[in-house]
Amino acid sequence: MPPLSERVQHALLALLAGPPEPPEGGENEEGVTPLSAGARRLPSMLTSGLIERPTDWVALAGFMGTGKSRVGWELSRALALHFVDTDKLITRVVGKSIPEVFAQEGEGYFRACEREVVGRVTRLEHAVISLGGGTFIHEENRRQLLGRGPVVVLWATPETVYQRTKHSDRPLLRTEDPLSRIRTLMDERESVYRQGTLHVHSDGRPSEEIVEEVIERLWAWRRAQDTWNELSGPRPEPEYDRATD
Ligand SMILES: Nc1ncnc2c1ncn2[C@@H]1O[C@H](COP(=O)(O)OP(=O)(O)O)[C@@H](O)[C@H]1O
Ligand SMILES: O=C(O)C1=C[C@@H](OP(=O)(O)O)[C@@H](O)[C@H](O)C1
Ligand SMILES: [Mg+2]
Repeated sequence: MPPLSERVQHALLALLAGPPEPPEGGENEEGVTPLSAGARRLPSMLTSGLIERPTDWVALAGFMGTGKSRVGWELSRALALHFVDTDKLITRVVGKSIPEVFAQEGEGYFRACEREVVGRVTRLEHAVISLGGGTFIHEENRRQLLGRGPVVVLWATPETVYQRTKHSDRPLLRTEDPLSRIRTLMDERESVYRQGTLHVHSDGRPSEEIVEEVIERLWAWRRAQDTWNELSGPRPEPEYDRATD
């Protein structure tokens, strides 16, 4: 079998070549935007320069159930950017669902896949990246992501997370008392999530409103970056290798 890095690259190319796919769930669900007819088409203005965006690359981090996959998809439609959900990419690479990867290959293997995927998606241009809840926790992933562009962290209370995840299969929440597990894990991770670039709350708000806030906050972030660049003169090139697409 080819090495993991090659399989990741292959799966990413296949994902980007196909029609953009919304995350599962969300259809007719309260709080999430129904899909419009054109939502699966990636607008041709992707690289045309006609669309003004606050950023050409952005990642979404945060705890399970905060809405990264759903909001990331909607944000990618709003900004006319590619959409990559790292969990979905891993399921393509391994050929198994996330619960199967955890059960059959182990969490260590899943985290190794995440690291490969982060190495790849940080070289992409024109993309919204929805991370898994644990991706940003690993220090090297975090360093690469924050070095590439803004990382928006979504937040929700343990109760909201519980409500949004109770009918799905999150391997880390397969316990007798998922709400306690959510509380403990969230406490452990909170200080790390705080290291993101921007922070947006998702409790009790429809996904559309969250997307609007993310875009507004990204514009404010962009203006601050521009001002900083004007004041401090030219800055060295970022250290990642830009993919030539
Ligand atoms: N703002 C929201 N309001 C209500 N439900 C939401 C909202 N955002 C996401 N959801 C739903 O909650 C569930 C978890 O969302 P998801 O995007 O998978 O979260 P994550 O990727 O952070 O784990 C999905 O069923 C999704 O449709
Ligand atoms: O928090 C975590 O460690 C995980 C979050 C999940 O993604 P979502 O945050 O999209 O549910 C998925 O990557 C895996 O089950 C592990
Ligand atoms: Mg997700």
